[in-house]
Amino acid sequence: MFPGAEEYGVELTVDERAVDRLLAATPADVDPAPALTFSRNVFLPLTTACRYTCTYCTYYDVPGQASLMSPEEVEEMLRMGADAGCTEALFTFGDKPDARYEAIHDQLAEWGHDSIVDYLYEMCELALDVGLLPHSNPGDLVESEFARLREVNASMGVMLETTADVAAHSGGRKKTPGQRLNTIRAAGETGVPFTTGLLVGIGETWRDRAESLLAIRGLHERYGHVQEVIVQNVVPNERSSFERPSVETMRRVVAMARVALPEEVSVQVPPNLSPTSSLLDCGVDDLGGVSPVTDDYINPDYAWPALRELEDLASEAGVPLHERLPVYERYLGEEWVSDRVRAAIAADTDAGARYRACLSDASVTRA
Ligand SMILES: O=c1nc2n(C[C@H](O)[C@H](O)[C@H](O)CO)c3cc(O)ccc3cc-2c(=O)[nH]1
Ligand SMILES: C[C@H]1O[C@@H](n2cnc3c(N)ncnc32)[C@H](O)[C@@H]1O
Ligand code: MET
Ligand code: SF4
Repeated sequence: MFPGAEEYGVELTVDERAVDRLLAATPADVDPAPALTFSRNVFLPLTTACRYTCTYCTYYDVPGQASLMSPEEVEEMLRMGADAGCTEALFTFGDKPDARYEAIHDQLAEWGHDSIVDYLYEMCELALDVGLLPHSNPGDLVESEFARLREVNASMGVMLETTADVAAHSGGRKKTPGQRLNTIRAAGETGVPFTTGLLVGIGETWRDRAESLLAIRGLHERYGHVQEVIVQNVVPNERSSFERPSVETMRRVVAMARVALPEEVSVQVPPNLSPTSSLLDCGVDDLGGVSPVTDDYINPDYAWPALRELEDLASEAGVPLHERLPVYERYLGEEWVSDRVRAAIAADTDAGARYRACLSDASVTRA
């Protein structure tokens, strides 16, 4: 059992033989992917205030400096994204900031919202109106929150990070493996196409990496909702002294992920943080959301590569590069995506045409 898992009722037992199999996996065991995909997004950091204090993170604010993006600021960025041909509005921000900061709570109340999730819902509606498909990664949520947000999101996500109880997750309120697993479970229970992943190099062991991947596989086997798994290396910053994992380490974790996960689940590495070209033969098939207009606000020192560089990566690997939507095509049926989001994709509008241009078979949603 993982730390805290019992408390949340996520019953996942560790299969020792499966762990051993994964620990033996190497890049030689996997076939390179036949194609690479990416999505074009605009990044909306609604707030840098956060109830947690992960020591690897430079994103969260020190107390007293916390603020919220206003609806006007959000709308301006959304329009910029839609004008630049993006399809995805990526909402990523501090976890439940209103639970820790009165100033955030009061600002939300002034704008007519009883929680950050309520504000997020309205900003997702705005994104759909402007012509972008929301993918929200707001941190730990419970089932009722997913049930509501799925109406206005094409897909959602939260990084598992690790199933290990690492010192990097510190503070009065902190990420726990049990709560992360419960978040991924709740997304499955409510039928939300989901992105999760590992953060590599935060104090976890090789065995922890194998167990983390098996936990994700276990939840996917139960619900079928995991569309992709991100294998992200920690990047050092002024707040902490984590060492960047070596290329060899990343190659082995990516291969492990490919061996651990069923074929339909994509393995993603972020091209601005990883030695991507050295990972492509280890089973990577997705480069994630890449923004032509906004910074990576979580790791602002690492600029997004231009589309041209993604094309170079793909041609170096000898495979085609395809632009995809934030929701993978196999989830476009009504059991996964709300009528409202499906209608946006099928609509006879500029945005609808932009979305459908990313589908391999445009008739899927027109029918
Ligand atoms: O630009 C980023 N995108 C991140 N993404 C976005 C991702 O690249 C795309 O939005 C998805 O592939 C959906 O298209 C995340 C999405 C999640 O659901 C969970 C975690 C992440 C982490 C990052 C990240 O650190 N930087
Ligand atoms: C959105 C995701 O960003 C990741 N994240 C947070 N801080 C860092 C860092 N220093 N390096 C790499 N990834 C980081 C976490 O995995 C989080 O879930
Ligand atoms: C900025 S980190 C991404 C969203 C959330 N705070 C999490 O850690 O899951
Ligand atoms: S990684 Fe996310 S949860 Fe952790 S401190 Fe940063 S913003 Fe908060």
